[in-house]
Amino acid sequence: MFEAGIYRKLVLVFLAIVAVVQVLKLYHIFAVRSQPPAGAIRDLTWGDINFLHTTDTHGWYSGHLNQKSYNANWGDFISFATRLKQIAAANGQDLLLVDSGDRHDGNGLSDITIPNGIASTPIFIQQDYDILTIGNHELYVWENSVQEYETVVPHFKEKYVCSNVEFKLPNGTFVPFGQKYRFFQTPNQKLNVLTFGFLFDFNRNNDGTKVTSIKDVVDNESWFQEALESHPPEKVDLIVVVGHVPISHKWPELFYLHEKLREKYPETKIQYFGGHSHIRDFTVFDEKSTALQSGRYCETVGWASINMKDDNVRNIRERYSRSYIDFNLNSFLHHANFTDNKDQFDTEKGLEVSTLIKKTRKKLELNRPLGYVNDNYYVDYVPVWDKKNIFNLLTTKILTTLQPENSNITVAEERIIIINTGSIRYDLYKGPYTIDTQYIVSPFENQWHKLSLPKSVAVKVGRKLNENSYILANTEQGMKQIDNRQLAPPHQLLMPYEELLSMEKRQDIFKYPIALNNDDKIAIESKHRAKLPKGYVTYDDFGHDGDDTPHKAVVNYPVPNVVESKQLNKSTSGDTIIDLVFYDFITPNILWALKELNYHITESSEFYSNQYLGLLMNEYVKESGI
Ligand SMILES: Nc1ccn([C@@H]2O[C@H](COP(=O)(O)O)[C@@H](O)[C@H]2O)c(=O)n1
Ligand SMILES: [Zn+2]
Ligand SMILES: [Zn+2]
Repeated sequence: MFEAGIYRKLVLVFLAIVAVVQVLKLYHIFAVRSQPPAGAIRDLTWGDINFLHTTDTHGWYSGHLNQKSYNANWGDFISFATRLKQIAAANGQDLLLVDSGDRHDGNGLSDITIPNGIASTPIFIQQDYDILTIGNHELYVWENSVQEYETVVPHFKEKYVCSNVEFKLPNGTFVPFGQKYRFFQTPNQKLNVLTFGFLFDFNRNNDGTKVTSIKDVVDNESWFQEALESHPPEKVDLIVVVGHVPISHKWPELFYLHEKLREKYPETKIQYFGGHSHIRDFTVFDEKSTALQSGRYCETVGWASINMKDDNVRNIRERYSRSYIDFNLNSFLHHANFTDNKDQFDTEKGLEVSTLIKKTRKKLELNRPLGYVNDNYYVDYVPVWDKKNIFNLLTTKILTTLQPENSNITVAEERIIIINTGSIRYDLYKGPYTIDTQYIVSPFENQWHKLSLPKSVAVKVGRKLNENSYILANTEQGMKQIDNRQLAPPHQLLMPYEELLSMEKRQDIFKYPIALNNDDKIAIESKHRAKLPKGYVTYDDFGHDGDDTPHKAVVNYPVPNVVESKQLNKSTSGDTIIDLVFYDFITPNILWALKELNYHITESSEFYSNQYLGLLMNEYVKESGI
């Protein structure tokens, strides 16, 4: 009896141990599985000279609060850059930080203040940039240009390089933002770098600023010729062009500049940095020149490196490298070699800036909920007609709530409201809707205008505007459609590098599918097995191994230039006069479309309402949730 009791107890203890071991095993398996797969992050390739590049940050300095892949904030980025500069110095290499502009419009932190940027600019300038330039979002509104001229330029001094945009002083003279060009030596290797900064041919700038096209500068401005003359090739190791210009092969501006630079510098290495079209991209200009574009909204830190030595024995892939670093702490720790001592990663300044961000967000009450979003609404992960598409939500539910505010106009029974899709900047995610959300989705405080038009004409305007691959030359709208490599399925883009070097053949990448080789198939299959996070899978001139974190590709559906909310009565005739309502920002496009449709308007558009999209969304979410 006694013995049997002990025996039973021993069995029970044994079973308990087995159970605990099993639980621990399961826990271990779970823990391991919930980590990114081992070796998931692709290492950076260092060269003699290395660059970290940002562009189109649009005020996202708090990081993406509800997206793990982009969870680092500006303070983390400052620590990261400092750690990489330390690595560079220790190895006798150089690391330069570059920014390509567009620092406003897209986030509560930058846009809730009047003027916008007052709270976010002091945060942005804490990063120790070596070269930076201006974007179009620093030029829409006069107050933003003043801020750039009076705060950002004096802070960075000669590091602010701007070759084709000028600021009007009170006495009427135009002066450059910063310097038109800069010649300097890198800190560690004393390499001689000649730098220019260019904005694309932008014409919606405020009257207190002037933009000269790249072509005009290169062809006609004497300072540019003099800059080249006074820096002969033998005295220049590297030319760096920081641009708020897309680097795509289909965007001619930088290629025009490149042709002119090559006339004077046939052998010099030239590195371009681009922006504006919000994509990850890397372009080979020629054997000794490449361009990097680093996405948008603090989702990406771009990396480029160049080997300056042994020039004749290296091919271009050995000379240049590029990476797109996901803007998250995991990636930063990995590349800075701090994964095993995370608690030592932050620098004092990095921590200070993180604290400043927290305090600023609190002061601005950016986290205060206004309502609740019950589902995700996407810009392009689903087609525009899908009920989870944000344009569908806006055109069917939110734009219908727009009320005219001008009592001096006649309001028709029927109307079409047109919005430029570029005015919607980001997905709307399930969860609390805060004032931050408003600026993230639609930051622009544009006015609504209206034209009275026969219905038969009004219904054709949207279609006309969408006929073009991008809205015509009189705005800068719609660049994203120009470069669709980011959207291409994997099988379209593998091509031996030699073939990429010929411009004619380069076009083939986009025209003809190319068979995957076995290694790629295996890589893609194993990615699927590993349940990778969804995100960017970038196809560029070097292939598709640039993203530091392998992602499961998301499908991006085409987005038209404009979408419409049609509030029409089927039984009225085409001659019925209706209201065509649109953002004043796209007035030139509307007028262009009407001209194309051979409709001559006799009156100019009238003010309709100040209730811009952000306000309409706020009201809607407060009333009923989305
Ligand atoms: N008042 C405004 C200003 C701009 N937009 C939209 O933004 C686009 C430009 O943004 P980037 O970041 O690409 O420079 C522009 O094409 C417009 O679509 C707007 O809607 N209202
Ligand atoms: Zn931008
Ligand atoms: Zn831009």
